[in-house]
Amino acid sequence: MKILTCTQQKEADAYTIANNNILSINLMEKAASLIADEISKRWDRSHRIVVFAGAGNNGGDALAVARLLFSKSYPVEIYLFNIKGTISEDCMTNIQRLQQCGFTDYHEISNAFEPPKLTAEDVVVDGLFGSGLNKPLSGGFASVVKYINASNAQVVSIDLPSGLMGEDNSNNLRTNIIRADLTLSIQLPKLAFLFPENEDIVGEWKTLDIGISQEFIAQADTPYIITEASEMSQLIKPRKRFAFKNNFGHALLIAGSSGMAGASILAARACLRSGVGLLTIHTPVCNHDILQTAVPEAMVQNDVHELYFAEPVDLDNYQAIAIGPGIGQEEETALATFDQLADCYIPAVLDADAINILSSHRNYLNRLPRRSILTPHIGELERLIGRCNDSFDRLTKAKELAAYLQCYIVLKGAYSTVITPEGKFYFNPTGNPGMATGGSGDVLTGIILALLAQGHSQENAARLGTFVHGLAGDIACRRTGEISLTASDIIAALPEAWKELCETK
Ligand SMILES: NC(=O)C1=CN([C@@H]2O[C@H](COP(=O)(O)OP(=O)(O)OC[C@H]3O[C@@H](n4cnc5c(N)ncnc54)[C@H](OP(=O)(O)O)[C@@H]3O)[C@@H](O)[C@H]2O)[C@@H](O)CC1
Ligand SMILES: Nc1ncnc2c1ncn2[C@@H]1O[C@H](COP(=O)(O)OP(=O)(O)O)[C@@H](O)[C@H]1O
Ligand SMILES: [K+]
Repeated sequence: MKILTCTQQKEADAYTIANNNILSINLMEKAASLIADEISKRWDRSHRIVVFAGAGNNGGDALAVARLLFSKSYPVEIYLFNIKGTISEDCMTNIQRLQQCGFTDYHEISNAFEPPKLTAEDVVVDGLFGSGLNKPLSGGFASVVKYINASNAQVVSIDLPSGLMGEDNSNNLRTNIIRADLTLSIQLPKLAFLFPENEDIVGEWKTLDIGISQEFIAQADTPYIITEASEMSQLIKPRKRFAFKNNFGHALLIAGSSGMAGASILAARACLRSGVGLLTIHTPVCNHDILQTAVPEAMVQNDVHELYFAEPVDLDNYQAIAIGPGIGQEEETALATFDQLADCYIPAVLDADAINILSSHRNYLNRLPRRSILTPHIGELERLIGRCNDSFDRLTKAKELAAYLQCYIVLKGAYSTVITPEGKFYFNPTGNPGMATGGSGDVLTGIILALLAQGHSQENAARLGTFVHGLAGDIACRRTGEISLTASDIIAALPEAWKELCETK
């Protein structure tokens, strides 16, 4: 699913009106009827609906919602803020329609405003500003926003919480943005919904299909895409009847150190559960027996060192390599890592300490093989690119790094993002907060390694691996709940995740 900018959304509205034989006012009515349905599904007529409308089309939507709920016998009150004295055409039509249906609890504010008392039982419909917001809110609008935010009322925002910019909020004032419980986004989500710092502003979000031109969306140029299951299932290659293990690649996993055998076990098990033909784990001597016992399907190759990775491996027999989980950051390990990468001609995933080692030896960054996949969480990424002001800033800097290194970055977290060297951002919709637990990332590394070894491109391996990792996390979470979920539970759910994805059309 594409994410369009607010400017593109306006163009999409105009294109739909011009090409799909629909009037602007009818598109608004369609949006309003879906919003009113959603509200009446969640709140019954015992709740008063208090509508705050602006003078643009977001306000127009809100007025139409008010009329539709009024016609369903909800108690409705409207406050329309007409400060400049200009009301959009469709908003004006909706004022007239309200009058025609005998609605009277309507207050137009052009100056001083006596706000209504709001209680926890009230539902506020926020239609002050939508995709037409062109600067942060201030003055009277900021006061209204603060008033609504200070109340206990439930807040439903139309299209996006008023005051929130769709993409970049670095110059915004958070106190002047509506904090919604539910955001009903027209047609597609906005980029800002995917950022952790906006969770309390956006609340739960849902998209409403109002019939915006699919033709427009298909040709719209955007770097922001939310990955979909149907697209990922098409990447899975059916196994041939006469297939044998060499068809699925031999993967090399360099992982573990003294006290960190677990990371190598988790990555190895996930790799084996993701279809790899053969797996060799290269690990220090101290982990040999542990791995042989914990992961009998894998071959174990000892490093020269008793406690940590110290000598690079000949790559001739392997189709892909992953390096990093639990390797530690000894100087010898750092040097071995760089030697390993310097001659690396097979697809590579770098995780955890391999990324930290890069951060502390920045002069080696240029040695990173092109098209490598880095899988940092926010902390690991910021060690590489420096502290970021917010998520938009972080994505922008990560994109610059991906382009500079010609690498793929999988920025992990909720909506893990695969950032390509070409500057595309693929947001992953699967996964849950139960996965925020030690070892989850090692599982992801193992999955991506398996996919690379099986011949998937780096971009597909990163996207498919991230998707199935989250899907397995969701399946596991249904069994264990978020609190008890462990990385091993994610691995245990991988068979069902792969099966479910294979069966997705
Ligand atoms: N048929 C359609 O097109 C459909 C549209 N739809 C709906 O329309 C919404 C977009 O409507 P919109 O374009 O009218 O913009 P909207 O967000 O209402 O505000 C614009 C007004 O705000 C003003 N303004 C901006 N910033 C400001 C600030 N900081 N402080 C004060 N004022 C500020 C700005 O004035 P300006 O500064 O430009 O003079 C302008 O007057 C969209 O989100 C969706 O809900 C859906 O129904 C689908 C069909
Ligand atoms: N709130 C969340 N929603 C979805 N996925 C999450 C969430 N928190 C963590 N995850 C996923 O869990 C994994 C955690 O990885 P990481 O932070 O590297 O853990 P570790 O280093 O302990 O293995 C990542 O793949 C991340 O996307
Ligand atoms: K709004």
